[in-house]
Amino acid sequence: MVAVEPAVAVAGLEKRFGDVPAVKGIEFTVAPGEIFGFLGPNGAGKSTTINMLCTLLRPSAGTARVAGHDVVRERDDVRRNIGLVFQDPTLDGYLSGEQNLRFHAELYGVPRSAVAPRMRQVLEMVGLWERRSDKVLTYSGGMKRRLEIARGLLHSPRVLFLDEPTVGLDPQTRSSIWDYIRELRAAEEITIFMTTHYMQEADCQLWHA
Ligand SMILES: Nc1ncnc2c1ncn2[C@@H]1O[C@H](COP(=O)(O)OP(=O)(O)OP(=O)(O)O)[C@@H](O)[C@H]1O
Repeated sequence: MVAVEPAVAVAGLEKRFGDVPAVKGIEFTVAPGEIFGFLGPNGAGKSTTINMLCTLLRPSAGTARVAGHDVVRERDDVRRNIGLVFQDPTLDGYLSGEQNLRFHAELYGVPRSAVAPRMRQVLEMVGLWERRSDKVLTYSGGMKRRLEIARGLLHSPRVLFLDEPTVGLDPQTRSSIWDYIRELRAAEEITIFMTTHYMQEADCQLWHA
């Protein structure tokens, strides 16, 4: 039997900022299709780790492979295969939901003929298809987060990184975001790597930094 390559494989991964050891030699693997919750107290190095996995920060030591590619030597391959939903919103409020997604599709070079059907699919998945023509500044906090998730999925990534996907949302909206995340995994065979403080809700494999 051929061994399945992990979606994320980290070995001896370290990051120092001057004298500050932000990440101290961590190891873990995430299997394809898994929902992986990355936990730790404030300052434990979660954001630094996620930034290294997304190729935004270069590790000081160790290795990390994402979707089968090395985060340092095969940076572009990693980038093509991942979606990002970070805490700081990066949507343009003066554009509609649909326009925000179109802009992202161009950035990622999604083939023109694939954009419209894929956009409909991801907007329906997060329940925003009916609101697609409204400006994002008229959306609620939960709707904005759902639009960010839809955008992170638009280019069909193999691994989706979510940094605190439900922070600042009310319990009902949090629970509906978890429903979307679980549905997503079933529908897209995607691997989900997330940081969260809500471990009871997350219902996933957990790893403590
Ligand atoms: N650019 C940087 N320069 C210097 N030190 C940094 C930098 N980024 C992070 N650190 C330090 O690295 C350590 C880990 O920070 P990091 O943001 O990764 O933690 P975290 O687990 O994500 O925390 P939180 O839950 O508060 O977001 C902290 O001591 C932080 O001060």
